[in-house]
Amino acid sequence: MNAVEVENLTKNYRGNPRAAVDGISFEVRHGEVFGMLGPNGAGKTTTVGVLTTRVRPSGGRVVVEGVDVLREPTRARQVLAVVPQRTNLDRSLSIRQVLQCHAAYHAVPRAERRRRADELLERMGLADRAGDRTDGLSGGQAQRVMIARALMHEPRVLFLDEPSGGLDPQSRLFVHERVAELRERGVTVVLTTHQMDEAAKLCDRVAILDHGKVLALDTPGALVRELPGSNTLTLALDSAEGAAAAALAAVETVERVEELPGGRVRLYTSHDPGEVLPTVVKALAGHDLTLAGVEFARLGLEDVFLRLTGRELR
Ligand SMILES: Nc1ncnc2c1ncn2[C@@H]1O[C@H](COP(=O)(O)OP(=O)(O)OP(=O)(O)O)[C@@H](O)[C@H]1O
Repeated sequence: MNAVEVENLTKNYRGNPRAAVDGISFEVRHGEVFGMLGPNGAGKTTTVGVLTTRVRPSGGRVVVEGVDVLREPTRARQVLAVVPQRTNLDRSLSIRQVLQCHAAYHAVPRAERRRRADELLERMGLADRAGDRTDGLSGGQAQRVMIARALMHEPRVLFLDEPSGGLDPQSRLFVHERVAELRERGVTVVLTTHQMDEAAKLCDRVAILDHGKVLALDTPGALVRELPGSNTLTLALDSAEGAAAAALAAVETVERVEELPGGRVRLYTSHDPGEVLPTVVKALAGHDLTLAGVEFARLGLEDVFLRLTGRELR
């Protein structure tokens, strides 16, 4: 059994002829950090909404920790938790009260509520603010309170919607460390994000969604490796000469040549760039230019994302 199983999930909103989610299937394994990436309107929020009992699907089946979410939403809410993108804390309560009320709702006994609140306040760097009301918190602090609240009933799957949207680098790093810690503790984490570096850093596997469909699903490394020409060599040439680009394009191991400003040329290759370089140097011989520098790089998840979903604004 997986932590999350989604089978042929479909959602059509009334008045919207296009399916928000169009028959998707995927699994999230126990204990992994799973990322859902996609442009605005791709269907991520709707999918997470169904998984967390907040959106009624038009068709399909979703199971979280063995619980059929549509048939047993109350049981499902015991095994999962959601941290929304926007703050939804009760402004009249203190931080400690927020945590304890949430645990009381989930029928956690009183002494255990107190113990868990103390532990989570400490872990989330909120111990000295426990008595403060939530209406005066910064975005980063509110986010930490929402994560602590979500963990009060010890969910086995945690859904994080844009966990570091709008946070400063320190808060972002803090959230990343807590996600890594949850993974160590065996909690399954499903996160949606627009930040490719975050996904590449935190996620064991990612699904890239667009127009309600899963376009790709794999580890970030594998997705990048599958991209044709995923290694680049950027050559600094001391004089720009179109003929050089033509000569370089003829090199068998070079898949694409891109001319950049300032006499630089970028070569894309699926081969080891160290092996490609001697052939490149050879191809340049006979042209009236010298190679002033070479930079090796590897394409990233963002390149995979743009290749799959296009460059147009949504
Ligand atoms: N309540 C609703 N009524 C009608 N259409 C909706 C509703 N909610 C979402 N949609 C539509 O469903 C599609 C998927 O939206 P969804 O919010 O799931 O995408 P998303 O990937 O989460 O986008 P974002 O990154 O902007 O949060 C979009 O075309 C959106 O306009």
